Amino acid sequence: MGERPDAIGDLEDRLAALCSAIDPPDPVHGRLSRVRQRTLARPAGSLGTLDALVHRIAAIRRDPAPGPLPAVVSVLAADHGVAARGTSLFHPEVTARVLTLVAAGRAPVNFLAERVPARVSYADFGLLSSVGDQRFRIASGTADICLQDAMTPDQARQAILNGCSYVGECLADEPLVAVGEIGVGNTTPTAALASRLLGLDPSDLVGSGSGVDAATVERKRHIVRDALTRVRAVPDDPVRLLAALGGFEIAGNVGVILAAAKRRKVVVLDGFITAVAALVAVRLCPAARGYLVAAHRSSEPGHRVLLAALDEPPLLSLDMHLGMGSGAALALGLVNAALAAAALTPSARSVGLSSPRSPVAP
Ligand SMILES: Cc1cc2ncn([C@H]3O[C@H](COP(=O)(O)O)[C@@H](O)[C@H]3O)c2cc1C
Ligand SMILES: O=C(O)c1cccnc1
Repeated sequence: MGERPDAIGDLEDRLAALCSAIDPPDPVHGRLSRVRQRTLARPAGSLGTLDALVHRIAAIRRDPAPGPLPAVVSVLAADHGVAARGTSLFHPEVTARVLTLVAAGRAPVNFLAERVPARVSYADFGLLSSVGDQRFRIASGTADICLQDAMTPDQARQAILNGCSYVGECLADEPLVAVGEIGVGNTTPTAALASRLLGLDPSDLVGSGSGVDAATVERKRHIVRDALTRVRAVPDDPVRLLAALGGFEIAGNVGVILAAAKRRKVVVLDGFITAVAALVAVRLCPAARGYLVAAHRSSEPGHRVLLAALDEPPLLSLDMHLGMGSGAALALGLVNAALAAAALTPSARSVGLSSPRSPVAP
């Protein structure tokens, strides 16, 4: 059933209610998964990092052997005022065109998801020219973060709550959710927001994004510094900073992450832009952290920094920098393969394997 957080209370109360409804994953089920694995017809832990992931998912799902999970790739889209400064390889109107391609099932993410298989869901959270369903849209792009706040704090809260409604209305059926985004220019606000949230120099967080040249990267650094100078007096509050420096798809993904955690879904993060949404979500609700899985480390330098801050090692490192949920879509296959091997491998006893030899004393 859909959640309509706009039905009761004010925005702040509704956001607080969402956060307080999130419980951390249950470690008992993680331990049960570990114990169960020792009985299987393979050495315990032999799938390495994937086995550790399986135990985490057992704790998330409150199920010692969840098996492969129905999966969906979500792509939220919005435009960014700062992109008018030429910070991206493409013009802002390209965002809507790329989302239209996703809607038509012909974008790279659709083909990656098809192989998993996973369904693809998408929503316009604030494009300059609207695409498809308008239920979750906040406005026609954000303001230029060098000149003014990207959005008001209430718009940021509304975008988070719309992300929550979107989970209820469009992602309710799948327990495995890949979180993606499209927004021409969005690596610039992401670098600014990450820099301010982590108290780090922006130089290490600005990269070539969609593939801009070295001169444009240098210009992006100046733009991020200007934006950070402008917001000096904004307090260290995640929602205020999200409003000052973020984007509608970033705020929407904060809501997607929180609502997915509330529903005990596995949240597979894509790249740099979804990682900053995860950092905001965790600052708002530390219990949400246990639901996050980092699909990959993109080639954007700030992504490494954000993953370290989230303490979430990536499953893959393929120098990808495509965004639109593509890295997360790719990782879903890996996650479900690991869950299948964990749940479906027979027990050692049932196939006549003796228990492992005790280690031989040296
Ligand atoms: C055609 C096109 C399709 C994309 N799909 C995802 N991104 C990725 O690149 C954008 C961020 O990089 P920047 O800050 O340099 O614009 C986001 O839309 C992201 O999802 C794309 C970028 C482009 C140009
Ligand atoms: O890290 C990402 O997801 C990324 C990097 C570059 C461009 N778009 C997205």
